[in-house]
Amino acid sequence: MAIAELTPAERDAALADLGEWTLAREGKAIERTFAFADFSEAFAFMTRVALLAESQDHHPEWSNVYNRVEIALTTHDAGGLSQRDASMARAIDALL
Ligand SMILES: C[C@H](O)[C@H](O)[C@H]1CNC2=NC(N)=NC(=O)C2=N1
Repeated sequence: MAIAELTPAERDAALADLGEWTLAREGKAIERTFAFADFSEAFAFMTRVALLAESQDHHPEWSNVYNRVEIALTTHDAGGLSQRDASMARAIDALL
């Protein structure tokens, strides 16, 4: 289902709200890197994000190396950032 890409003003407002997330891919995505004590902690976090992604029907692009998890959020259906990325980022931050 189609969803609107954020305007530059909406994007800046969302980013101001999301201190740790940075703009990437020429404004088409936001990214954040998380560091945990060890792999087990990192993977437990990923499991919780996965459940969140399913419940919001919005899925991260991510990678994991040992205790680090890199997450990028973008909305393919919008061709860039949408409100779904902002709410997903907030929900991920709330897991910490
Ligand atoms: C059909 C399904 O609802 C869509 O493909 C959803 C699923 N998860 C998604 N995840 C992300 N990150 N972007 C999307 O546009 C997207 N679309």
